[in-house]
Parts: sequence; structure tokens; C-alpha cells
Amino acid sequence: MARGRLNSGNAAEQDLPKAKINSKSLKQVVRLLSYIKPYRGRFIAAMLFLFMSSLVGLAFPQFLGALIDAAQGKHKFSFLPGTLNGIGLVALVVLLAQAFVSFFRVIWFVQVAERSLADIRRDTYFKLITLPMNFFSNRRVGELNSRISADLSQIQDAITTTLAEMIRQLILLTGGITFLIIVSPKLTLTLLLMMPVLVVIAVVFGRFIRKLSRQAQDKLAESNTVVEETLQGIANVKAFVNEAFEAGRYNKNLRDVVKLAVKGAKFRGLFASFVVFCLFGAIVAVIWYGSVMVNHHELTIGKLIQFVIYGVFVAASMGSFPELYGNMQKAVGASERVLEILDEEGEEVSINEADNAIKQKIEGNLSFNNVVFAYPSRPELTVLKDISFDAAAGQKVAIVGPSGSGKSTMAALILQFYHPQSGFISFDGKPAADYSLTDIRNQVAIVPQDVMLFGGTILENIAYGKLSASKEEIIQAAQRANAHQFIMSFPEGYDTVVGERGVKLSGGQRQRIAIARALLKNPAILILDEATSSLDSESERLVQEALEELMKNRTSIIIAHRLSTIREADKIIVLEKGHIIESGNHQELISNEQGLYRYLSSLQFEVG
Ligand SMILES: Nc1ncnc2c1ncn2[C@@H]1O[C@H](COP(=O)(O)OP(=O)(O)OP(=O)(O)O)[C@@H](O)[C@H]1O
Repeated sequence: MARGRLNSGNAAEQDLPKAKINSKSLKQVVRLLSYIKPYRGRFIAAMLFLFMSSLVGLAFPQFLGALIDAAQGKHKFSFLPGTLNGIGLVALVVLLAQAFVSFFRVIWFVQVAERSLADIRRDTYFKLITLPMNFFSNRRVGELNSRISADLSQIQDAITTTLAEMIRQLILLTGGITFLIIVSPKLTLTLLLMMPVLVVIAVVFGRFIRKLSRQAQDKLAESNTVVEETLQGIANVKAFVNEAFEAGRYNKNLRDVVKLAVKGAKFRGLFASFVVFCLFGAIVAVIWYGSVMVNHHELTIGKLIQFVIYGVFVAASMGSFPELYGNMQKAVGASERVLEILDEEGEEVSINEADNAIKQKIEGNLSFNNVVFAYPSRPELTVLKDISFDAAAGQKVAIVGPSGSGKSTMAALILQFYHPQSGFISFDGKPAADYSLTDIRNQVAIVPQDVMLFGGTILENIAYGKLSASKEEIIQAAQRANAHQFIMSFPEGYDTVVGERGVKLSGGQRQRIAIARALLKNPAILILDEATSSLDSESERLVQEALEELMKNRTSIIIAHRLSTIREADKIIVLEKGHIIESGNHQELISNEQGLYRYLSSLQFEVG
């Protein structure tokens, strides 16, 4: 039982790191708060209502005091009616007003937070997907994902709850203390001397207990690792007859968990006794001293009760600050991480589709001019060393070479995923820098090795090549890509859902979908990253036919793994360790007895 409580708590929330709140971090938060600007009218109204409902909350002890005094025939509150019914009626009206105000306050805060958060989410997501490729090689997808989910949820909580709650508690605290002083400065002094000490002790104690419970949690996780390890390696455990050893290991861990949990329980018990003693002690002390004052006619009973309730208000808001502050720290940390993404330099891609339309046409002439390149994440390894070659419009150029020689890197450079450290790539004789990024990517298509299909219909997946394509265009592309027949063999045809929750397509089928996609895009330059995994001969024939169709009338750069498919290429470039060591057509290269191409060919088929 004790452990159940000890281990409770929202793990995900606990995991979010807290940040220091200082002027720099607050500036960051203010920047993020600028997302509230479009909804500021509603935000201000919500703040106003929050203010009002907190003030009305402060008025309730007044009503209670007035009611009790009125019951004793005393009329101490000049601004309220003197009769019991009169006071009750006013209280009811105020209550209704309070309910009304609270309703709108909550709704408006949520509306503002949801809308501005959706804006932040949209901007963060768009920034993420337009960041250069290099950004992604240094980060894990899970980490980026958590920024969009956990971090932004924390900020959302801060706007909807924490901020409002902090303001409310601040009003209750200052208002409460003010009323305490008005009711009885003497009693207030007694209370205020006790309270901060109690609150500080409670907070420090609470923190210590939380630390203990976290330790117990860690220990428990450790013991679970033992279970996991032994179950995974159960064959080993059995083969070595180590059951007793593992049981002993687990048992020791469990004993530690229990020890920690019991220690935690002791402190928890102590804490509970302390709270009960101090809390009730404080109340008893105040009531005792207050009663003495009532006896001496320094205070009415109504005022005493009022005082006790305000005292509870003040204590409760003092007690709520540490948690609110902790949440604020988490939100500040989350804001910093989100802003980090928003501040990154993105690629020049517009969020408006219309802006990304082709402005400068590319005929298909491509050349590499003394290109030298190392990945920014691994600057010490020069992947491409002084690469120069030309591909005239409509030509087929194949790139071959051992694994790791830099073939895919060349494709990444053509697509402008990265930029050379020296040298340049040009299209139709003009350096890539003279074109807009979207112009280049819109006119270059890639059929990758591993075709990624999105969870959607086959139709949607093909249309990814040209979002504006009509169904007829899509079907036509599928027919040219030898994909129509297999698509129609599914009961739902083009509306068949693919991916995790749908039909799983074979490698060859996925490739033909990718070819249909590329056909629809109709690029001037095509990059074919040949699949390494071999298909069966029928599937291979269908894919090869589709590829031939796709390569017609455009420049094709073929990253070839099977040399049989590139015999007809206009030019073959042989790459080794980032250098072009040979180039020419098949006949020329094969006649070089010492050449790498001839050697690679001999490994794959009889030299002809
Ligand atoms: N994102 C990256 N960051 C850092 N280094 C990379 C990255 N991608 C590839 N490399 C390195 O660049 C070199 C060339 O890789 P590349 O993928 O271009 O070779 P490849 O010729 O296409 O190989 P394969 O035939 O196996 O696909 C390799 O040493 C590889 O480790």
C-alpha cells in the first residue's frame, strides 16, 4: 500500500526538466506569449474575469461573518442588509455572478490557450520539416517528437492553469492578508508569525519525501530490469543452472525497495502528524486567542470565523506556490526548447503552396564542378573529393562503386539536402545557388531504395508526386508504371489503404508506386537509387519496364547496384572512396583490363 502511494505521480510530468527562472528565460517566455496576441481581447477579458472571481471569492467570508453576527442581532457590516434573509439573498446573487464569471473565465482561457498553442504547434512543425537535413542527423526523432507533444503540452498547461492559478492565489494571498489585518491586526500578527515557518517546514519536508519516493521508484525499476534480463535470457539462466543466483539477486533488490518504501512511509507518517498537529494547532491557537478577544469584546464571533476562513485562504495559497512555481519552471524549460527550434535557420520553403510553384524551368543539364563535400556532422571525413562530371539533358548517367563510396551522397547533393564545401553543382550551366530551392526540388525526382509509403490510400500515395493531379492522371501514371494491374486486384482498388493499418505491399509493388509517383511529378532530372534487395524475375521485369518508361525524355542519374541494368547508359561513373576513378560507356570501361568496373562486372556476370 505504502509503495503504491509512494510510486504514484505522473512520471511523464516528472521527467520534464525544470529551468531557472531569470530575466533571460522570462524574456523567452514573453516571446512565446506573443502567440497570444491575436487573441488578446479574449485573454484580457479572461484575466479580468479571473480577477473578479478571485475578488468575489474573497468576499465570501464577509457574508459568513455577517450572517453569524446578524443571527446574534449584531449589524457590523454597514454595506450589507441587516437581516439574515437580506444577507442570504445578496450572497446568492453574488454566488450566481461568481458562477457566471468563472464559467467564462475557464472557457476563455482554454480558447486562448488552445488556439495559440495550435499556432505554436503549427509553426514548430513547419519549422521542423523545413529545417536542413543536417539538423536531423544530430537529433533523435523521439526527442523532436516530444518537443511537439510534451513540451508544448506543458506550455499549454501553463497558460490554461498555472498562470491563472498563480494570479488567483496571489489575489487570495494579498486580499486575505489585507482582510486579516482589517479584522484584527493583533490576531494577524500572531498568525503571520507562525505561518511562514510552518509553510517552509512543510515544503522542505514534502520535497524530502518526494526524493525518497523517487529513489524507491528507481530501485523498483532496477529490480524490474532483473526480471526483464532473466526472462530474455532464460535459456542462459537455465543452461547455467543459475535460477538460485537470479532469485537471490531479485530478492536483494526487492528488500532494498521495501527498505526505502518503509523509510519513506516513516517520514510520510511523521509529515502527516506534523501537518495535523501544526495545522490544527494553528487553528486552535487562533480560535483560542480570538475567543479571548471576543470575551473582552474586542471581536465579534462573526469576525472571528471570518478571520479563521481568511487564515485558511492565506495558508492554502502559500502552500500552493511551490507546486505552481515548479510548473512554471517546467513551462519555462519547455519554452526554451521550443524556441530553440523556432530560432533555427530553416530552408527557403514557403508555407503557401502557391509560392512554391516552378519559376525557373530546368531543361535537364546537370554538372558537378570540382565538388568537395563532408557531412557537417562528420567534418573530418571528406566523402566526395573533387567530383566533376556532366550529364546532358536526356542522358542516362550511372554511378557505380563499392558501398560507402559516396553514391547516395551525390544524390543528396543534387537534391540540395546539403551543400558542397567547395565546388558547385549546376543546372543548365547555372550554379544551383541561382535557382530557388523549391525550383530545383520540384524538377528533380528520386525513386529511393526504400520506398516510404504513407498510411493512406494508394491513390493518395501516388498523388504525393503531384498533389493537384486528377484521378485520371493518377491512373495513367500507375498504368505506365506497371502498377495498375496489381492495384486493381485489390477489392478496393485505388482506395486500398496501405501501411501499418492497411495492406502490406511487396518490395516490387512499392517500387512501382514510387515510379508512378515520379511519373506524375514529371521531373527534368531523375535520380534512381536502385534497390539492393533483389526482386524475383517477374517482378524485376515489371519494375525494369516501368523504370525504362520513367527514364524516357529526361536526364537520369542511376545509382546502380546491379551492373546488368546500366549497360545502355550513356555514361558510367566509377566512384571509389569519393574519387571518380573511371568514366565512360560500358564498352569503354569493360575494355580496361585493370579497371574497377571490369572487376566489379566480373563479380556480377560473365564479362561479355
Ligand atoms: N548523414 C550522414 N552523416 C555523416 N556521414 C554520412 C551520412 N550519410 C553517409 N555518410 C557517410 O558518407 C560516406 C558515403 O556514404 P554514401 O551513403 O554516400 O555511400 P554509398 O556509396 O551510397 O553506399 P551504399 O552503396 O552502401 O549505399 C560513408 O562513409 C558514410 O558513412
